[in-house]
Amino acid sequence: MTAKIPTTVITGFLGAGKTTLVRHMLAHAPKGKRIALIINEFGDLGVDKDILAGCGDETCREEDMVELSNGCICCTVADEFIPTMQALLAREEKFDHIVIETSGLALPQPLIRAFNWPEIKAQVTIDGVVTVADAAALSEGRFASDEAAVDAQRRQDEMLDHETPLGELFEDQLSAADMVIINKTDLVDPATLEKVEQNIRAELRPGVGIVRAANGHVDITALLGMGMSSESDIANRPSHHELEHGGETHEHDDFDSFSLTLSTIQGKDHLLATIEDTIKAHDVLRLKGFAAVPGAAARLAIQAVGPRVTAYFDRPWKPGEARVTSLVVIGEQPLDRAAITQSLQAAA
Ligand SMILES: Nc1nc2c(ncn2[C@@H]2O[C@H](COP(=O)(O)OP(=O)(O)OP(=O)(O)O)[C@@H](O)[C@H]2O)c(=O)[nH]1
Repeated sequence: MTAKIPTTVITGFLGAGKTTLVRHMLAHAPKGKRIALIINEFGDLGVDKDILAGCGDETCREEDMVELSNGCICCTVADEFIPTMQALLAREEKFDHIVIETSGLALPQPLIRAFNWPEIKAQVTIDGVVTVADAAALSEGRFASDEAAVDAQRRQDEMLDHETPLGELFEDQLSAADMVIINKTDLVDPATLEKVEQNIRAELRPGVGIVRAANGHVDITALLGMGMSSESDIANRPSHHELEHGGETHEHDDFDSFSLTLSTIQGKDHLLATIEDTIKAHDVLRLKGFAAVPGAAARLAIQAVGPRVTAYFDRPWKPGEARVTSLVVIGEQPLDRAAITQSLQAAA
């Protein structure tokens, strides 16, 4: 019997730094190791795959990246994930490792369970589930699960009378973890970081490792080769949503996403200011995409996590490529698509 292919599942909330971590992993993977990458995005634009394919590293081979953008991986396990895995496994050239980046909205448990399907179990095992947490967001009280933090949040927000679905989702991602990476440590001071770590620790199964990182810079040898066989241990990784829905497929009722394209924009600064205003006015959780800045030979990659908007030119436009601005917007339901679209169109 041939050895099973180890698979690392990367989960973590919207904008926590999963793609950044994957990019670091690919850049630092041992030479000659062939890694397949399955990327699941919420929204239909393929931004993460594009960012990774634009990285220029030898390990970021476009043909080894598979994108699952038809909804969330945990809801499309049977229709999409299993066939995708089967197609990967049937390839002539064999992979040494598989990395799956789930969408920030995915519940990890159904995906982990899928590794017990006979077709998959025979050939693949989960090496480890890695959950990326955003130290900055957590320190601001978003998705904190301890009572004091929820109480503090309640006092600030009169509309909040129960734990938000986002908090539960985050707890599910923590309860599934074999390792947690507390990312964005550059954005918080040491005392705050300590508190964030304590809060996270309270949600974890005993023995789960915590690693602090900035920009996903972690020792790759600690990440690959954990040997956890997480699929054999699913009972110890409870999920709020699965418990509430009696194990039935959960619907992503709580979130919404859409994309829009602008054929022209006035300029970079104006666009970024427009995005910032739109996010603040409409409670957008996450916005990402690429912009065609007038006169620029490269496309502008845009990333917004909550109110923080960043942008950088990631690669030159390709000959014949449509130079348009395409953005994906993600937020809690109900997302006022018309108003958000109108607001972003002010950049045109
Ligand atoms: N300051 C700081 N920014 C970071 C760090 N890690 C990632 N970022 C930035 O945070 C933004 C989101 O990072 P991504 O890696 O795209 O996050 P993600 O988890 O893949 O996001 P989704 O795909 O939307 O779920 C980007 O602008 C990153 O450059 C970090 O450690 N520090």
